[in-house]
Amino acid sequence: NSDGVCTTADCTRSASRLIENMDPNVDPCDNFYEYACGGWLKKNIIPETSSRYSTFDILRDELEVVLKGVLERSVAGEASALTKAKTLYRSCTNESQIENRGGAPLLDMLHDVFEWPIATDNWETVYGTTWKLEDAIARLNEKYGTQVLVNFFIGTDDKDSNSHIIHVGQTSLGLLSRDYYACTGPYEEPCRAYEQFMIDVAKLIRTDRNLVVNETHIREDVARVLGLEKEIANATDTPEDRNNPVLQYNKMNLGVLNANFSLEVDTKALYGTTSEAAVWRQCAIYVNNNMDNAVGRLYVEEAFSGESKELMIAAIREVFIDNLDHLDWMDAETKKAAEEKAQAIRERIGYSENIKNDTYLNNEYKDLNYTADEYFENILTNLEHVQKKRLRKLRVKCETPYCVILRWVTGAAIVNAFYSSSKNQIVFPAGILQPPFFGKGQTKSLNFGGIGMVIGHEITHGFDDNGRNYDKDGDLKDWWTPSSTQKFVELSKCMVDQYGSFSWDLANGLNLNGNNTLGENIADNGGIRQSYRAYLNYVEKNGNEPLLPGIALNHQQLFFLNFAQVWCGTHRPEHAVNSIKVDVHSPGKFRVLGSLQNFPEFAKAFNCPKNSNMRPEKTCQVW
Ligand SMILES: CC(=O)N[C@@H](CC(=O)O)C(=O)NC[C@H](CC1(C(=O)N[C@@H](Cc2ccc(O)cc2)C(=O)O)CCCC1)C(=O)O
Ligand SMILES: [Zn+2]
Repeated sequence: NSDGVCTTADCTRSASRLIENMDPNVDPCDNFYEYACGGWLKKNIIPETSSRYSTFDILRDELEVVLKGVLERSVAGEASALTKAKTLYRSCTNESQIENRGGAPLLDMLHDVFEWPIATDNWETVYGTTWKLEDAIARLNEKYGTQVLVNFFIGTDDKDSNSHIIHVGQTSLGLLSRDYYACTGPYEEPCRAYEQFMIDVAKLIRTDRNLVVNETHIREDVARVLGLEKEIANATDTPEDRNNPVLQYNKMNLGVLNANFSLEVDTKALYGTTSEAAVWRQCAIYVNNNMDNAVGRLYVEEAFSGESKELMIAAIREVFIDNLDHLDWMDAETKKAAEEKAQAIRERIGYSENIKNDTYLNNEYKDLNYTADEYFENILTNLEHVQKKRLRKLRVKCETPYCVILRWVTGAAIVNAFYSSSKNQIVFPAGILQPPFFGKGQTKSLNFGGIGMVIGHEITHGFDDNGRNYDKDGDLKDWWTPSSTQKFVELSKCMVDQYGSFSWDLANGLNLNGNNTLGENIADNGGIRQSYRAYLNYVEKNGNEPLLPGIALNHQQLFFLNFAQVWCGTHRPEHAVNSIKVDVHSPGKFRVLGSLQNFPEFAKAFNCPKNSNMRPEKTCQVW
């Protein structure tokens, strides 16, 4: 309106959200995270059902409410795929039927996986004489999609991204990461709970089978199981080694594989939660994970406005490419290859058109049939179906049209975004294309601070310590000159030290792992710089935007405020202790502090004095 203030409903909604979440009494140049999220942290507590709680989690909770609505609604004449999703959902929420059936379905299944010695009698005589590890591993893998001892799956050949090969690697363990098997300090309680969990399940099954329950024997057997798992954990790679795709690439043919590697394996404790999420939530998530295109269709029709197809990707890609000229550490030859790779990045926004096509959708689920009163069997159906689909990929050539365009790495009802190094592709599912990330009615400063930064983050993944090993076609080919590689490593080291010096109070004061989080930190820093530059370009071209009501900040400042509020959140200590080990992302607080301390434009926007906490002497920059 006349005095340059936007008073539309969307502007009013954005303004009130920003005001509610911030704490204006904090000096933005001292701690911008507290300034941006202080209000949020005072008003939000972590629900008993969650181990962490943040802006992202709230959006995911809201999305689950939408899924509940569409999965409970019967629609005459709908595509069969949609009816199947609703049947699966109903079988999952049918608690009384599940209760009535008790452990019977599980008892019937155990025979198929050669039984569990602790939960049966005379296993040695019935199974022991013929039992072979390879048979157990193969059966659990191909029929139950469970990786035991050895994780093999079909995936693209890193050095020929158009073909599929069998990947053989280490499995995930029963506990959340190899560090837990020390069973000391913060890991003592999780270990005890894990052991107790195995004991309880063994007792339950033996009781259901009217077998004698000798707790001492069970405890001894379970102790041996945990002992074996400890040995397996010690044999696994550390996260650092796993993050290096060149180290991980050891292709060999089956003959060599057989010759060299013949196979002669309380809930609070883990996540800090004290109660499980509501059954309908667990079921909505389960159905979404197992029928992502059917659920994606329901979600998109119900809640996705769709006009965000013309996202700011072109503008941010252009900034990334223009920025290459200003990098004095990269030589011309490597810059040229980087530009080609950036130009080649494919983008997928919202959802795949295919999910709108009933024939396509029904065909995807044609072999899947569920019954409304046999949830356990429905799960086994899914496990077998998914595994067969995965293994079948081996013989499918991954020609460009199929591999890249049709197969998305994710469903639409997902609040997240992705970069695929083997496809050199960025994906923004419908679930993330909503406020605070993006809204047609939001000012561009908020959109660039939200989804703009995410776009830059995903693009920069193609050039972080992991993604940079792949060329524009997604093949593991070195396109760097040795001198540019050396410079990249030096500049990255600055961030390894910077983020590695952050101590996280929620994780007993442990310091972040600057190596494990390097890729994400490079992506965050690149994303914020590119999206800010893109916003300034936008303003140069289109003029200043009207301000927001009730908040005395200009749009450069609002850009940073909205970026920071995306990362408002907090963790339970149990979760913090886990995520600091296994999450490749830094905790939200440090994603904000670390990237803005490295960005002089932030200090300029808030007139931060030299050497204030948000304007340190030493800064890091890669892209
Ligand atoms: C193939 C794959 O899966 N790649 C892994 C990374 C890897 O394994 O290499 C991965 O996560 N990729 C997604 C992720 C997306 C973004 C992110 O940060 N997403 C948070 C969201 C969150 C945060 C707090 C919270 O409480 C709940 C959710 C997250 O997913 O944690 C979205 C904004 C920018 C980056 C990215 O691009 O890094
Ligand atoms: Zn990332």
